Amino acid sequence: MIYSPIDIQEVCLHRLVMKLKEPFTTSFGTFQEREFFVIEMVDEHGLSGFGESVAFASPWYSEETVKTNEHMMRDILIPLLFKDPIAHPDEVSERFGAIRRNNMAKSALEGAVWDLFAKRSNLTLANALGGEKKQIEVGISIGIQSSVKELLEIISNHVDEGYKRIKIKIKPGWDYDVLKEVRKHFPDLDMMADANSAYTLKDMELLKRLDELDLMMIEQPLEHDDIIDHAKLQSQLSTPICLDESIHSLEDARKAIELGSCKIINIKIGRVGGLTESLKIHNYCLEKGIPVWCGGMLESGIGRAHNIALTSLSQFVLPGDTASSDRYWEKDIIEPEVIVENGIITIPDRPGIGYELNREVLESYRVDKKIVTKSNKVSLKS
Ligand SMILES: O=C(O)CCC(=O)c1ccccc1C(=O)O
Ligand SMILES: [Mg+2]
Repeated sequence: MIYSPIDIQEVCLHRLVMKLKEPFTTSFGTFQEREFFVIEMVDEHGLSGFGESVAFASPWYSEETVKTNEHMMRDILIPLLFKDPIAHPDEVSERFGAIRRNNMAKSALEGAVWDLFAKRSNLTLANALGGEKKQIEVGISIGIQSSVKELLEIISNHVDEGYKRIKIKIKPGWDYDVLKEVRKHFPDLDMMADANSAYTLKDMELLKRLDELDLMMIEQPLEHDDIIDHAKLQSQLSTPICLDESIHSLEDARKAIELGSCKIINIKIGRVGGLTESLKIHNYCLEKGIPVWCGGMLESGIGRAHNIALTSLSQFVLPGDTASSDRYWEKDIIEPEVIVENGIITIPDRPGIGYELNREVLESYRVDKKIVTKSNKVSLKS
């Protein structure tokens, strides 16, 4: 057990490119591969903590990219971490407070600090966050397919695997008729739709028809930065709206809930700037009786491990998008890989994120490595 503040010595940015087993299509584009950073943060005892930056190569989902993340981390955020030792990970978001947005860059570093903190405290990351579940239920997100027949086959396979709910990506032209067909084949399926901002209030009639299909929720139907039109839409729909892209902070969550823009919130650690902010949103939603679930960003095992730890908190009452490692990857970079059995992940009981980095596999995907050291920074200054 180490009680002294964390004195970060070095941060290594491993840039990886991992090919997806199959392309993943959303209303905003198709992913063939995943480019991202694994953050390795080394403390004064030589212990390593790990984080993952979830920004994509292109600014489709949000304005951040792999390159903006690299700039923000190297030139702005890491120097702030080197300034003084860190007694608790909550201090990281305070230290980053003067920097506007860039939530995914902030979150990647903060995640590594949380992992280090948990390891030094000899706690699982889940316990360090206050989570008490031993197991979590998960669902799976299915991209837009080229035919309904293919979609039905894919759903059927994932239902057989035991996933607790199926999320279907929709866009104009791939929505009501497709979902209706799915409902016909799977009358009792816990299913939901994610539009990734593909609609506007002009589509009100179509969106209202989705009420017939007994969806658990519809995720982010309208603009990525909207909470006003979503409130108008929610007042017309019986299906709960879940916000994803529109929520970047506790304040956003508060406003959306007060306005009636949504009845459910998808928490993505990267989108809201880290685990500390995720906890704040979680606690607020618990108080307000708003169900939350943990979203996904096509993460490698490191990001999955963080999602799993967060989902151990009590208000994560709906299955999230943290599917097994082999849902996207031929070989994941952690050991053991994330395994989903009958829709359930058992939270690892080792300290920190609870999974080991597989360095051999990491290196096989690595296209660049940048090390930022505390002493370097000092020597540059002198
Ligand atoms: O399986 C996952 O990691 C989540 C897949 C997913 O739905 C998604 C993937 C990429 C970008 C945005 C989203 C989303 O939740 O909107
Ligand atoms: Mg979404």
